[in-house]
Amino acid sequence: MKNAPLWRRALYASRGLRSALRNEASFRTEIMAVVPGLLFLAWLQPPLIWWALVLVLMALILAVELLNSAVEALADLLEPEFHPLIARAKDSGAAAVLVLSLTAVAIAVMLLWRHFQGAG
Ligand SMILES: Nc1ncnc2c1ncn2[C@@H]1O[C@H](COP(=O)(O)OP(=O)(O)OP(=O)(O)O)[C@@H](O)[C@H]1O
Repeated sequence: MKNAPLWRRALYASRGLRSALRNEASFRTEIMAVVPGLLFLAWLQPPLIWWALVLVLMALILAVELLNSAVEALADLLEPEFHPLIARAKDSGAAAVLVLSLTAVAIAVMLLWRHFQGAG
């Protein structure tokens, strides 16, 4: 339904989250990676700006994974057989998640570096 009330749109969104948790192994893995990520931050106790940076990055990874799942679902509906353009679409979605994940690793290394250097 177009322009549904806020509560109904929130319902649709929560359905999207439940569907991703049920059907997408990558999304479940990323959700599980959030817990050690937050424990890592709690251990390092960095300034607030680092918390904000890591939280934004975590949210970005999850959001891009959800969009990637949407692209995959549409691609599967459009062309269940092998097609090079579907391969390109799905590979590009996966690459978007990879770029963010590599950035998360780089930020974790920078945080550790800062911790052992004892500087902000
Ligand atoms: N219909 C298709 N045509 C061509 N290549 C495809 C097709 N379906 C899948 N592929 C290839 O297989 C790869 C994995 O596709 P799949 O749909 O299994 O994604 P996935 O493993 O669920 O990805 P993610 O882990 O990001 O959710 C794609 O990146 C693509 O290279």
